Amino acid sequence: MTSEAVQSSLNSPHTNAVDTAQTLEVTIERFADQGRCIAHVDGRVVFVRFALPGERVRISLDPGAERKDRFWTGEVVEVLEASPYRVSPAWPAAGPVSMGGGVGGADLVHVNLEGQHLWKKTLIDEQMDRLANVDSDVELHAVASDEQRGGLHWRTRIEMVADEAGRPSMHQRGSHERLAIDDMPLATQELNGIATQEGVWKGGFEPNASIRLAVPALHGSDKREDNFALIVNDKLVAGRSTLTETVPEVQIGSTKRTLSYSVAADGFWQVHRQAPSTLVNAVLQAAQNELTSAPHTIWDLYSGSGLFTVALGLLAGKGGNGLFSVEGSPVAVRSARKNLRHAGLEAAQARQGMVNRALRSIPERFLHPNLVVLDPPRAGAKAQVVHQITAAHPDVVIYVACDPTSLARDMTTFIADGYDPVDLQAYDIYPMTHHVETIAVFRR
Ligand SMILES: C[S@@+](CC[C@H](N)C(=O)[O-])C[C@H]1O[C@@H](n2cnc3c(N)ncnc32)[C@H](O)[C@@H]1O
Repeated sequence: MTSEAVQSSLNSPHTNAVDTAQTLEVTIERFADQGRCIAHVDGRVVFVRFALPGERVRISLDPGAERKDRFWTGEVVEVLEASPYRVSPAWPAAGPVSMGGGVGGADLVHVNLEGQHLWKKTLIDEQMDRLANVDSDVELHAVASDEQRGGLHWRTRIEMVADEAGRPSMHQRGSHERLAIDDMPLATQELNGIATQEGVWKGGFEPNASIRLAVPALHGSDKREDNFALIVNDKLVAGRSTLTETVPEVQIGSTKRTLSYSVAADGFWQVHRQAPSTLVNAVLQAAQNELTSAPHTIWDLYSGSGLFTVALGLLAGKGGNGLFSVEGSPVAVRSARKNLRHAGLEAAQARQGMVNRALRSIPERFLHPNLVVLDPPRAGAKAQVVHQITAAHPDVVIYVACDPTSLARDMTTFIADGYDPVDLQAYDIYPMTHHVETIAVFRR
């Protein structure tokens, strides 16, 4: 039956509800956001999970679809004509529900890495064009060794929930069920090893307990010892509460350095084992490429535990004089201050507070930055903060974004305030998922 024929039988004149027990055969047209692709049924958009453009697939619509809806959502149940980018999921539990999957966290698990990169690049370029009116041809950089690991084994942090039987589990999409798991293919082998060592996969947790495990990647001569944290219901049960994170091969001017950070086990840290060095080097490189004089006054906004702050301070020299960071989380700011002291950057000021408020009372010596770096959460910085930044007239702004849509929206504000986007690079630090990191550089 074609989608049109099925559709007319779905559209019962007596009820608004759509019979979602029936499946539909559709052609997938293009990539969309959140790991979904677009098809049409009877003129209506359907966002389809586990699909790829050009494919002919059979889908089931998500329960609750109604004829009055502007769009529907659904999931592939059978692939009739496959895209060359399709692979069978390396982590079946994260695949389609009808194929034994349903846990979240890897919505591109049906796509090879080349197809994942194409998907992310396409969406970034489309968002820049559609929302910021910028003609973009972003370069997407893969992290070295992800290819070798097939896009798996990159997470240094995982979160799970205990099921009714006390086993680690993840929620199944579209149901109240949880699927027990005894391995996490996206996590590093070291993390899975510590989980086994600590008996995590054996279960025995209180039902519904939250389970978090953070295991820093080891580099060079690092030793594991107890450098990990198992946190259950927000309480440390094994390992330690302050972790040491090593960031190797950071290019500061003409020297490569290994940086060491103290990070609260329950605080923010980039999740991919190579994200810290990849992003720090990208930010430092952009700063050196774009600044016409040495950085003298630098703001690092949404600075977390000081990942960029320390590296930028070392690049600028002068013991951190001229370095001003802002971060909302008190725990992260404590780590940042420790990291700045440890790096000999005592003259820096790491302010705790909301960025929009902190920028209303900037100490005199930081009033005229020539460089601003910002790494806001998914929602972006928003217009007020962008105006506060541009009002300080920095020569260069480096915007690290985990959501290209928010970046594109903030880009319109930067452009309206007289800042040109001069470089855009993307980094695939979240393989197997639709997430991607984008770094935009603006110049006045
Ligand atoms: C994407 S993280 C970046 C952290 C850091 N740059 C790094 O790479 O490790 C965003 C940070 O912004 C902080 N944050 C979120 N909203 C904030 C706000 N309105 N004001 C200050 N900090 C905020 C979060 O606590 C988090 O540490």
